[in-house]
This record gives sequence, structure tokens and C-alpha cells, in this order.
Amino acid sequence: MAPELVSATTKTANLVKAASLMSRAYVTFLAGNGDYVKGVVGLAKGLRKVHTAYPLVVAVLPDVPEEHRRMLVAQGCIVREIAPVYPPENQTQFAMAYYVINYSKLRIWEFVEYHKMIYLDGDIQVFENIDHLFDNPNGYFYAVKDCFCEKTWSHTPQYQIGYCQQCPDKVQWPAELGPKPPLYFNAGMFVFEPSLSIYDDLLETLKITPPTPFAEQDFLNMFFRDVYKPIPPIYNLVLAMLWRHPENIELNKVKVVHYCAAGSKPWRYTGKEENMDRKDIKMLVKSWWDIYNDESLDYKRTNISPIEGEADKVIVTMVSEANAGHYTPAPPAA
Ligand SMILES: O=c1ccn([C@@H]2O[C@H](COP(=O)(O)OP(=O)(O)O[C@H]3O[C@H](CO)[C@H](O)[C@H](O)[C@H]3O)[C@@H](O)[C@H]2O)c(=O)[nH]1
Ligand SMILES: O[C@H]1[C@H](O)[C@@H](O)[C@H](O)[C@@H](O)[C@H]1O
Ligand SMILES: [Mn+2]
Repeated sequence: MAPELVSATTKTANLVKAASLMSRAYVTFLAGNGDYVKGVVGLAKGLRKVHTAYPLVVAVLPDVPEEHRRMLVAQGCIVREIAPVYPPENQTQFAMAYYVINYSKLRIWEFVEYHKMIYLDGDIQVFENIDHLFDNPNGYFYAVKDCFCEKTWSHTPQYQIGYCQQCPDKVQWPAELGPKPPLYFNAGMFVFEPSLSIYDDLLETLKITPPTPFAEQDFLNMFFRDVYKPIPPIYNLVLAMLWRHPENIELNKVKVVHYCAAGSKPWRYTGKEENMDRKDIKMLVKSWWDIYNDESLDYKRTNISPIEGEADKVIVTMVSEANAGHYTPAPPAA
């Protein structure tokens, strides 16, 4: 083959590779002007540390200040503004008052320039590469089973009778309560495929679904119940598992930690709250800070390899074609 043809073929192959890599991304969610931005910065650095091949998209509500958006862009994140989503009005007590904002997460199904995404809460850290989860067969919703043993679950029959899906044989589900509840996932981490038809269906279904204590987590569990596939707890260690179901956890195999237990957010950690003065928790909080404080993990544009440079160009083209009129460009890097 003539040299110019070889180089054209290689270039096309590189572009195809870049386009297919680009159609995958991690995505997280950020609301407000508080300290969750620290969580997202930590997450971006953690993903870089484990050499993920994919970008981190941050879906931000309009109330996220410009300064925080710039910090995220400076950390290599793709910032996309989303409009808030509200559930129909009723008198529900959410398990935490702020959970109502989490319905806005449903907007990420609209990010159809990506074929597959892994959603991670801002209070999650990734300690080992999990890119292989993108290779799971399409058509399912992958997430980790939750635990019902903390007080936040006290409104449920599960909590009241001491039943938990993490140890379903310890307390049997009583026949008089009807069929056993379906498996229930924690919505802080999941693998999904953006789709406009699913997005429309989610928003239409929400209109006729009264809000419940775990907000969009309950809603997603209901919506995806037939396609939910549990994945092992190493992909989303809900911290309460450490004291509620230690027999189900091998801490040294855990890849993803979710600092969701009360008092465990590393950037607010004092050690004083219940269950927080534990060796394993202290170690996990320190591991989070080690990544957050590691300047060598800060994003450097000069790190971009030629193939990633090509991918950047393709991103601009694909985004403008796939989503003309809807895309809010990220603010310029700080
Ligand atoms: O002020 C806030 C509060 C929350 N968040 C974002 O919303 C996510 C969810 O909030 P938490 O992590 O505090 O919630 P939990 O992990 O305690 O809650 C669990 O239940 C919630 C019910 O709404 C969600 O499903 C959430 O993903 C799931 O892990 C955060 O990670 C963060 O990404 C913000 O950006 N700012
Ligand atoms: O799904 C919930 C949620 O993530 C809570 O914030 C956490 O404290 C609970 O342990 C978990 O079961
Ligand atoms: Mn969380």
C-alpha cells in the first residue's frame, strides 16, 4: 500500500477507535454551592489515578456557581448544565430533606451522545479501575444491592421486622406481608444506556408517581425492576455494610467506596458520629484525602495523547450533530 494510503487508513482506524471510546463516559451529579464539589474533584482525581479510558461528565444544576464549574473543567471534567426535575407535589417525608434534588439525575438519560455511562455519586471514590463494567451486555441496569439496616430505613417493613436482602435467611420474610420485596439497589452507582425514549418514559412516569422517602432511588428501582442485574458489592461499598454485614465484604477487594453513611463524607468527617470511630472507616477516609490532596493527579492538558486529541475533535462534531440546540458548552478552562 502507498504510504499515504497506509497513513489515511491508520488515521481512519484511530478515529473510529476514538469515536467508539468516546461513546462511553462516567457521569456524576452536582447541585448547589456547598461542599459536594470537593467530592466531585476527588472523584475526577480518583478516576485519573486508576487510568480510566473515559471522561467524567458532571451534570450540574443551575445553582452550581461559576467558580465551582471552572474548578471541575480545570480537573478535566465535562460540565453539562441540566434543568431541575421535580416530583409531583405531596407531603412525603424524604429520608433526608435534600433528596428531592436527586430526581434531577433523571436528565442523564438524555446524554445520548454516549452509548453507555456509569453513574457515580459525588460521595463515591473509585480505588481500582472499573472500565470493564462498560463491557457488560446491553439492555440491563447494573447496580449493587442496598442494605436496609440503618435508621434511614425505619419507615419500611423490612427495617421494622429486621429483614435485609443482604442476609435474606436470617429473618424470613413473613407470608402475611405478601410476596418478598423485589431486589433493591443503591442508586449511588449504576451502569446504564442513555436513551431519549427511556428518558421520556422516565419523566412521564414520574408525573404519575408520588414521591417516596428515597426519592429517585425508589423511583429508579420501580422503573427498572425487570432489567435490574445485581453486581457484587465491590462496585459500590455502602459503608454500613462494614458493621451490618461484614461477612459479605472483603475490604481488600473493594474497588468503589460510597461514603454515604451518616458522618462519613470525607470532607466533613469528624469521627464523632455513630460508627465513625472505626479503624476501617478512618483508613477509607484517609485514602480519600490522599487522592484529593495528590497534586500529581491534577489534570494537565499537556497529558493529552495524539489519539485523545483526535477524540476531542470528534466530541465537538458528535455533540453538535447529536444534540444540536441542547448542549451547553462547558465554560473555558480556568
Ligand atoms: O447538596 C448536595 C447534595 C447532593 N448532591 C449530589 O447528589 C448525590 C446524592 O446525595 P448523597 O450522596 O448525599 O446521597 P446518599 O448517598 O446518602 O443517598 C442515596 O439515596 C439518594 C436518594 O435520593 C440517591 O439515590 C443517592 O444516589 C443514593 O446513594 C451526591 O453524591 C451528589 O452527587 C449535591 O451535589 N449537592
Ligand atoms: O440507600 C441508602 C442511602 O445511600 C443512605 O444515604 C445510606 O445511609 C444508607 O445506608 C443506604 O442504604
Ligand atoms: Mn451518595
